[in-house]
Amino acid sequence: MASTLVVSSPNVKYTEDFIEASYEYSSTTVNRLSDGTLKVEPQVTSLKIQTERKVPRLGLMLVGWGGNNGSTLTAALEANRRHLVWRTKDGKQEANWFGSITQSSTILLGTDQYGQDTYIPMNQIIPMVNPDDIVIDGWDISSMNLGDAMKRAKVLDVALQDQVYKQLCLLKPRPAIYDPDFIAANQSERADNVIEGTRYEQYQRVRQDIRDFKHSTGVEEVIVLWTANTERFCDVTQGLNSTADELERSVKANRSEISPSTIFAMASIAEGCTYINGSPQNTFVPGVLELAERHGVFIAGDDFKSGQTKLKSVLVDFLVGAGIKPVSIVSYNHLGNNDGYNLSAPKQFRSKEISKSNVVDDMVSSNSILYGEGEHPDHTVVIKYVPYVGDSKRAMDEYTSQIMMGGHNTLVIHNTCEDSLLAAPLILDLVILAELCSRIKVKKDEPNAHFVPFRNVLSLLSYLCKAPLVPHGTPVINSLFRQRAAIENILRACVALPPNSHMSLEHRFDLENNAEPPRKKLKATNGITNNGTKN
Ligand SMILES: NC(=O)c1ccc[n+]([C@@H]2O[C@H](COP(=O)([O-])OP(=O)(O)OC[C@H]3O[C@@H](n4cnc5c(N)ncnc54)[C@H](O)[C@@H]3O)[C@@H](O)[C@H]2O)c1
Ligand SMILES: O=P([O-])([O-])O[C@@H]1[C@@H](O)[C@H](O)[C@@H](O)[C@H](O)[C@@H]1O
Repeated sequence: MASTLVVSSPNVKYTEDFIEASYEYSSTTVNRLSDGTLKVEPQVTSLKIQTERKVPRLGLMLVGWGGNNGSTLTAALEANRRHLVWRTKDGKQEANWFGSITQSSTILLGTDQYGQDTYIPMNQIIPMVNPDDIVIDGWDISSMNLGDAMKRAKVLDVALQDQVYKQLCLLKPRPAIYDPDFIAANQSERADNVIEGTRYEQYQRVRQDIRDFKHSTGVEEVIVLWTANTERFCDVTQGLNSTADELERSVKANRSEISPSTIFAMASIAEGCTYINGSPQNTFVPGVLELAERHGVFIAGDDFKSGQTKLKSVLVDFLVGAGIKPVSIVSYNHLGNNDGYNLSAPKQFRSKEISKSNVVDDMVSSNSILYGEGEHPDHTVVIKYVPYVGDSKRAMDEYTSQIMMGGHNTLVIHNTCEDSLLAAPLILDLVILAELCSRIKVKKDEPNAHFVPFRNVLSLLSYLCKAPLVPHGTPVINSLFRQRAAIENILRACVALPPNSHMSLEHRFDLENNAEPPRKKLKATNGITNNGTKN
């Protein structure tokens, strides 16, 4: 989608192919000295940021396409593309992308001539893929076509389903890699659409599928995204998957501990396709990380941050930032969709429990006034499968915090939602932002400096993930505000706009008034008199 914003500045140039920005990047380095003092040094680095303006024709291949998320996203793409309207008991409903930050959120640009804040849609600051132009395909161990899969999911209004059913029935998932050792045994009843053969033969078939998709549709870029069932964690051991070479040898040797999701990731990387993991399992074993690095391919994940955990990464940030000490966090939910059915198995639940539990770590460790070394809140995650409620997840959270003088504050939250209507827009954002990152390059404004791409682990997508995958040695940030600010300010930097500091000094000081301020008459004071009144 062409952006409509044009920044008027000597620091940004719009050529036919690029937006070229000169940007002063400010940061602060801190050195903790041996005596415990902190040596703080503000840094300013002059950068050049180059964004390709041409948006490619984008293909999206979903692993688990026929699931609740995959079928809901596919229906939503069709409904938005056709601007569908349908009747509900509350009146007319129009197709929309609520829950997508690229489609339904705005960015604060600045202050207009009347002193009012001015916002623009996030997708208008620099060119992004238009969802209407995305070509979708994918794999599923269930052969059900997307129209019937949408019905099976029971997520969308029937009046909407009826308007897209015919088109979605034409979409059939490609056979997928099925290994009953990695997902719950209860999923076997769906598995009628699998790629037979060894792991290496499955790997080659997935690569061929990607090439077929590219060739048959003419898409210029393909992103592969896992929205299939949560797998158990796989072992990570020397000789199996701790390096790229080990991993490739293990697949050729048909080693059973190589998971379907890791094979999909390997095939995507080998075909030069960004791979995104929307589930909590450890797809990105060290061998995959090395392969992605070797091929210069983006990877991102893990586990969509859609509801209970997203709220947690806001609430705990607010509490700790307010100097209030969360001491007990209990997150319970029940749901009745197939995801919940798969998660009713202990090993698959454990994968999810891990990704839902680590989300408070960075916020807790940010405040040593509240938390001593190694101290953290009690934190429990419970997920129960209750078929009747289907995709309508019921989440109940209790946050107990210490406030001053031994007081306590307890927040109890009840949150009901169609889980897939929270996740589908996140899938869209993951794909659109990942594609955008592929068109942004940065270099230092120095002679002989070269433009470099984002590192291949796309930590910028952490806003959309429960368990952010970050480049080795860099911090894991779960605070939703910090994650969103990173996206917003990088988009601003691409058009040479400074980060939003919200300092608003122009509103807090009359900087245009150069008149000598009136001298304050000093009052003789002797403090508080004995009857407590000030004189
Ligand atoms: N709000 C959310 O819905 C949400 C949030 C965070 C994470 N997730 C994760 O997203 C994933 C999908 O969620 P869902 O609600 O769509 O689940 P779902 O069970 O409805 O869909 C998963 C699909 O994957 C298919 N599948 C299973 N193994 C496969 C394989 N090896 N290859 C290809 N297809 C395979 C299944 O047949 C099914 O159609 C789950 O892992 C879930 O934990 C969902
Ligand atoms: O995103 P979130 O609401 O914290 O977490 C959700 C869990 O609460 C839910 O039980 C599970 O089925 C979804 O896959 C998702 O992971």
